[in-house]
Amino acid sequence: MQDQITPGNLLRTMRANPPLVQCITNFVAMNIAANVMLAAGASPAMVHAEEEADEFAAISGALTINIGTLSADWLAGMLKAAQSANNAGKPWVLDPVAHYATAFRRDAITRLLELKPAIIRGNASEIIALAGGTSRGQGVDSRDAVEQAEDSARQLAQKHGCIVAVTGATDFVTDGQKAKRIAGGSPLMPQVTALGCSLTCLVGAFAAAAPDDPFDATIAALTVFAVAGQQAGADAEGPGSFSWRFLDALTGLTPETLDRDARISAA
Ligand SMILES: Nc1ncnc2c1ncn2[C@@H]1O[C@H](COP(=O)(O)OP(=O)(O)OP(=O)(O)O)[C@@H](O)[C@H]1O
Ligand SMILES: Cc1ncsc1CCO
Ligand SMILES: [Mg+2]
Repeated sequence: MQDQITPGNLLRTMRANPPLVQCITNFVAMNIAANVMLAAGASPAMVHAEEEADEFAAISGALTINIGTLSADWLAGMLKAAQSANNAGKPWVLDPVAHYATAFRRDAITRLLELKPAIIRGNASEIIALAGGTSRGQGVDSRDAVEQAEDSARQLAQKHGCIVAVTGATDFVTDGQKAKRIAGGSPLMPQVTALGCSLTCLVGAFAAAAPDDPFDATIAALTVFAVAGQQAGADAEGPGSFSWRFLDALTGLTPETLDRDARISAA
């Protein structure tokens, strides 16, 4: 049982040796993402400067890159960090926030994709557009359903040889061949800014704990959010109380409860 690859066992492995994860995320997400990582049992470091991003990637268990509040100097740090993670054999995760919105973002995402992320995590609008489809997305929030992004996710995973996770009411994860759906969470989650960005960082933590198995690592991180989110949503009165309840639920989540309450199905 202990040796089976389940979200609970991967959570146990991750917490037993809290991975240092370099999170290059946006100004909105930095605080909540770091708190989410600590609550779940990982060790985040928000390090993005061009002068040090590559050096830091080499000593981290994994790297995550999110283009939410992009600028030229941050992009330079991102490109150096991704290259360094690749050289060091460390997985890196891409969060393509609103990559379709401007020419600057479209060019940045093309350059980042060339550096071969192990995992891409985005909302449905982002994943549809990244695969070249017509998405309804405008800004950072999704305006499409996950079901409509499933074919795009499979295409993207095949094209780039990576894992693709689409999040929303029910999440979808694929390596281009096999796929799983993860149910749970709460409708309050998209009402709290940057929870998706925080999840991208947590995917990095699980990828660091299981670098040879990015598919199951991604599923584990999404399942942690699904189960803790469902717990927090049960008693929350709105986004404010959801936020603190969610952090407490992450900390209190045991591997046993995670596996018991996981709602994962083949897709
Ligand atoms: N309607 C919903 N019901 C249940 N869970 C949801 C719902 N919408 C989103 N979630 C969950 O919220 C988390 C964040 O996913 P979401 O797709 O909202 O990310 P995002 O759009 O990238 O967010 P952000 O850009 O604000 O960081 C995931 O764990 C997802 O499963
Ligand atoms: C609101 C917002 N704006 C840029 S990034 C971000 C966080 C959610 O993606
Ligand atoms: Mg997002």
